[in-house]
Amino acid sequence: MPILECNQLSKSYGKVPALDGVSFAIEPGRIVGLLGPNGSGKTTLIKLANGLLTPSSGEILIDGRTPGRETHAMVSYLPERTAIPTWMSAGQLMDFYEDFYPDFRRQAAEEMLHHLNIQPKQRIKQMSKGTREKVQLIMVMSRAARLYLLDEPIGGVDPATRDYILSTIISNYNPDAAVVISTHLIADVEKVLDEVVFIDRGHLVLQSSVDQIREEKGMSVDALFREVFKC
Ligand SMILES: Nc1ncnc2c1ncn2[C@@H]1O[C@H](COP(=O)(O)OP(=O)(O)OP(=O)(O)O)[C@@H](O)[C@H]1O
Repeated sequence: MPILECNQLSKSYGKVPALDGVSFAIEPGRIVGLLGPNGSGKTTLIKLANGLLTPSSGEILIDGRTPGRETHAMVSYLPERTAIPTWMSAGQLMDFYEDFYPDFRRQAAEEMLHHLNIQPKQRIKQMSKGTREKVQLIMVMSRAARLYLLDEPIGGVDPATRDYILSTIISNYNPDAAVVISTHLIADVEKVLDEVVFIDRGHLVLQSSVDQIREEKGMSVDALFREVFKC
């Protein structure tokens, strides 16, 4: 069974259609790039998957279920804008995650913080924007979830660290889990992707494996994206 499935999913904000009849499925174990220009509906789709919004019509299912309490236990979500309590230190944030999420793997989080030279005693508010992003991503990826939904995870992270984050933090997860990454940094991210979903103005344009794009079109995902969405 797919871990995430959309059937004719539509969502409008008042009269503004954000998603219009989108259908696709994501199988467990896949790392999927959710890609599209600004305003194409990526954040809306991720919020629907989390039950923060409800569909106007159609459905979105997590492991066959409507998003709700049961699915929250299996989904780990990094929002586009997070409101973590900045007075906390990274260590206190780990305490918080440990209390809140039974699947939080503290040791994994501690190791990743250590590798990135982030001191557990440092307060979030004293950290740079990129460091805060790293801490949040580490917390989210340290849950033993079945589905990770990452909305623009590495925008503020310097390019040298992005590779470490992608190869270690995003790839180093339960192989049965799926990861959905919404990002504009396609060239950086595509090396870890198995699959891509392109959306444009609320419509699904393409779902393909990355290997297929490379073999059949002889292109990188970044090059294909630029061609499909050329202004
Ligand atoms: N709260 C809201 N009220 C009204 N319209 C909204 C709201 N949130 C999003 N929209 C509209 O829905 C559409 C999709 O927005 P969404 O944020 O899902 O796009 P996105 O692909 O995540 O964009 P970006 O890449 O810029 O983050 C846009 O036209 C946007 O203006």
